Amino acid sequence: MMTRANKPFKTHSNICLPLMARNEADLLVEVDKLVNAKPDIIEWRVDYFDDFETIDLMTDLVNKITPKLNNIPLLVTLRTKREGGKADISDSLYVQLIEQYATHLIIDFLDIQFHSVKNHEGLLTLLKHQQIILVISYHDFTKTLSKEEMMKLLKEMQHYYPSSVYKLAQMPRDFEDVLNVMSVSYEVGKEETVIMIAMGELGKVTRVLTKQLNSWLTFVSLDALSAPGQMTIEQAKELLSQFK
Ligand SMILES: O=C1C[C@@](O)(C(=O)O)C[C@@H](O)[C@@H]1O
Repeated sequence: MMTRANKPFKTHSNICLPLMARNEADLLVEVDKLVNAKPDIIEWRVDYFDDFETIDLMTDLVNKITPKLNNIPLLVTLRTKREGGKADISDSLYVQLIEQYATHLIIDFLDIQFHSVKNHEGLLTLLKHQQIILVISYHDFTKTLSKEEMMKLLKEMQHYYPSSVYKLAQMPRDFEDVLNVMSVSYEVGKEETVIMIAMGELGKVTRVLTKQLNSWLTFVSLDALSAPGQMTIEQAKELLSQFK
């Protein structure tokens, strides 16, 4: 997998920092802070941004922050309330915004919530013609699917969105849930690019053993967490170097 700047990605242990500013002034300051911390990818969580529905402004801002990124690839994520994010919008508005982001924003990655788009033919066709790498995602902040359900979901994701990154972030209720996430990550990650996260304290190990679990990327924090269980970027760099 290559970035827009034609730089190949590491096959595992990539580190991603989230950008969670509410307005343009904060966004521009935060980008510099994140770039200084040297992550492999920056995720702009646009659901934290007040004006994520204003496409002209979003396009403008991507163009403004891109030169500041030092070639660090940008992932854009619009996380809806139903999947644990801030955007309180319907699935149809979600699809509409994703279509507009995919058409107008010059970015490396776009997160697509699988259950909010499912088999939306129009979107599928449009995305096929874009150069963006898709991160097909599923989140549950209350529980974890069984191993069989996870395998089935990942298969379905691959069917509709081949050659993408597949991400499952779920809350474990006990360590057996964590083991199931790890086992699916290890198996499916041999063939596909996956990010398999068990959230919270219980699941932290899934954010550290990314190489062993064939998991492509780990989400970390600088100041504010974008999900429970994230480590700071310094902790992640240290721990990933211990478990390489
Ligand atoms: O999907 C994910 C994973 C995540 O929820 C986590 O658990 O680290 C953090 C989010 O910012 C990101 O979009």
